[in-house]
Amino acid sequence: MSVKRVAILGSTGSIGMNTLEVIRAHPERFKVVALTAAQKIERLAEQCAEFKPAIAVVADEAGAVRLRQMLQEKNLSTQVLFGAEALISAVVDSGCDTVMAAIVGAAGLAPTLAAARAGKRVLLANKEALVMSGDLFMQAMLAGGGELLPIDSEHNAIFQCLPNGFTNHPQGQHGVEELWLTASGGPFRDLALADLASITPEQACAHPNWVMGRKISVDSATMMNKGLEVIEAFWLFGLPLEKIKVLIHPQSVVHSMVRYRDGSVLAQMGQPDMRTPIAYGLAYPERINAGVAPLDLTQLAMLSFTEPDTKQFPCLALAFSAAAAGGTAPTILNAANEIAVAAFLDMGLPYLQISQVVEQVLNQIDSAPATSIEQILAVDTAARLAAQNYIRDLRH
Ligand SMILES: NC(=O)C1=CN([C@@H]2O[C@H](COP(=O)(O)OP(=O)(O)OC[C@H]3O[C@@H](n4cnc5c(N)ncnc54)[C@H](OP(=O)(O)O)[C@@H]3O)[C@@H](O)[C@H]2O)C=CC1
Ligand SMILES: CC(=O)[C@@H](O)[C@H](O)COP(=O)(O)O
Ligand SMILES: [Mn+2]
Repeated sequence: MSVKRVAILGSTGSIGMNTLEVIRAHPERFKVVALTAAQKIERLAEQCAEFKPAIAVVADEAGAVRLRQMLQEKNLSTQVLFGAEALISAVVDSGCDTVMAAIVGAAGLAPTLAAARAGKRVLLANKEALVMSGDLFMQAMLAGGGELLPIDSEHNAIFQCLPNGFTNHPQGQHGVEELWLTASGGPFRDLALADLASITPEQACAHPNWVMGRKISVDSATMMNKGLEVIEAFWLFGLPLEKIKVLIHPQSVVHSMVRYRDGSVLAQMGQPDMRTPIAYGLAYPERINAGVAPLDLTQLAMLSFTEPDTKQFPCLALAFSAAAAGGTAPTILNAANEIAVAAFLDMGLPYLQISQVVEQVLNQIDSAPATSIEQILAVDTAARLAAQNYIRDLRH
């Protein structure tokens, strides 16, 4: 068994720490060669002390100075770099063969793309990168000759329910009729929109089943997360949009399903614990112990499935329409959502205005065919600016 050399983009976050937990249990299989963070320097220093990567990356020079000092005190020889370009070094200069892409948001696009181009095994948690750049990212993956394994729990479930290697095949191959993405419905599943006017960030981040970072937790509450996941599934699995369905499944035990032509429906089930898809991606095609408790079906009262009401979840409706519009519309959707969620979390933007911001920006900026990464990044910047301006106007 050869040891896999792993770079973790976003090692201080929820996915990053779960990845390190799986790796910690299998030192004979995995060697961490690069770790990256933005603000959590102490946590990164502890991770460096334990896993001794060749490279550690932080967001800015001040963070790098602090980290270097901490590592010096521990007599560690990890090279400390900073900034957006250094994230690419963590992928291309660390000698890794596997990259866990777990930076949240658009900041993850450039290093994840670098991993795709360099032919790495890409463990894709960062859905925003694929939503922003869909076709171009998949083309980069293909050209690089690496391997793309979905880590997002629904996509990992679908991957497990499809014949080996089925990603982005033409419609109808292997008898696949539909993909069913399950959604918990988030903390406000049973509330009407009118009841959500004074929702706080703490309430929105209190996901009923999963422990995750703040941005994705808010996306789960608005169901923008599921909208992003529909677009993610479209690019990963190559089925037409109308064959990708969403089902509210409050128990989060069935992580998604594939319906086949012959009447079979294959589901992947498990505890709501990201260590399962992470371990699957790290060891693929082998199966290793993820440290997750076995699922006891006798302890489950029931499993239920219903269709979502898009009036109750306007962000889901906006994502469906951006997905249908195609081109740069998902880039615009994602950028506006990132700005709106950050404003909700940190600047007091009312919860119900998250969808208003996204709708306004989608109406304001025309979508166009996506032609290059440079164009995608320019559209992302323009949509962020439009969202910021709209939020500023709302506040005055
Ligand atoms: N959490 C989950 O269970 C799931 C997450 N995902 C996806 O995985 C990704 C990560 O999610 P999650 O782990 O929850 O997020 P977290 O917020 O917990 O972690 C985000 C990580 O990204 C780093 N980071 C944030 N901003 C930047 C930046 N501008 N430049 C470089 N690094 C940055 C953070 O550094 P620091 O902490 O040091 O500031 C942290 O390491 C998201 O795209 C999410 O949608 C998908 C499915 C499930
Ligand atoms: C764990 C994971 O993959 C998240 O994306 C999760 O799906 C969020 O839960 P929701 O189904 O509430 O969006
Ligand atoms: Mn998911």
